Amino acid sequence: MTTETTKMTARSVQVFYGDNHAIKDVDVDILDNTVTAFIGPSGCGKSTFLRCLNRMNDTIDICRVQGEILMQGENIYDPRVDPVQLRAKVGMVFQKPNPFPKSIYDNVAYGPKIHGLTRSKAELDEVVEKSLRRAALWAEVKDRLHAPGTGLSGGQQQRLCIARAIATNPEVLLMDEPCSALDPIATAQVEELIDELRTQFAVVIVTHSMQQAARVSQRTAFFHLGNLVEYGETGQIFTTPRDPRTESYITGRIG
Ligand SMILES: Nc1ncnc2c1ncn2[C@@H]1O[C@H](COP(=O)(O)OP(=O)(O)OP(=O)(O)O)[C@@H](O)[C@H]1O
Repeated sequence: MTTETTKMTARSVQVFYGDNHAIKDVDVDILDNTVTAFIGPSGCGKSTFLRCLNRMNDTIDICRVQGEILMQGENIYDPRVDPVQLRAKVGMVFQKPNPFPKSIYDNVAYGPKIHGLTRSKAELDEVVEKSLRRAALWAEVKDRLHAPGTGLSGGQQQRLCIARAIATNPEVLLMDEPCSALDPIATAQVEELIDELRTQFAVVIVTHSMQQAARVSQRTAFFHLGNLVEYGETGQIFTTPRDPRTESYITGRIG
């Protein structure tokens, strides 16, 4: 299943918040059909770097990004790239489930509608159903598609947000601690879903939980003080880390 095709290539990425140098010269390749986990102690820059991948940092006034992030040969920071179009190709799921105050159907239909991806109501219905199925939510909501998304349980809301993110058929799905607001059962469901999603997308997940990184990812990147210290196969990072800082973190001595 793993094709090892590179979906995104980051080179010499630096991020500054005013004078705070939050990401220092990071190079990373994001592979297709792979879950890549970003781990590291609080404040090391995991979320900042994740947000570079779909230009979510553009929304933070004091934030400056330097370097190159290539997707399909194009630098996503090129002035000709429309960040709204980019975010349809690089979808994002946040820590706290954040469905729109709309129906379940409209939450999922929103992206395809604004990007003009469907030509008829029947086609839109199909995209909504397919996205909800891929997000492992269809069976639970098919009889109440017009009920508010906010009426679902936390775990269902997070799967709805995943359905919304994949409805535009992205290349890459970014997840910023997607299970941190969920109970263990909902977490297990979302983790199972993440494994399923990688058959179709490149998935990048920020997690505080090393157990979660070990369970769901095939690649792991360890960040420390804004540096990407080590990046490699998850098994190798957790069993034979090459850098002493990685070893200290995974054995619980730092972080
Ligand atoms: N919106 C922001 N404005 C100013 N500084 C920020 C902002 N977001 C992050 N930072 C700073 O950038 C650095 C990296 O933070 P970031 O949130 O990316 O780390 P993190 O590894 O994701 O941390 P955590 O695990 O606690 O979420 C920190 O010094 C933080 O204070």
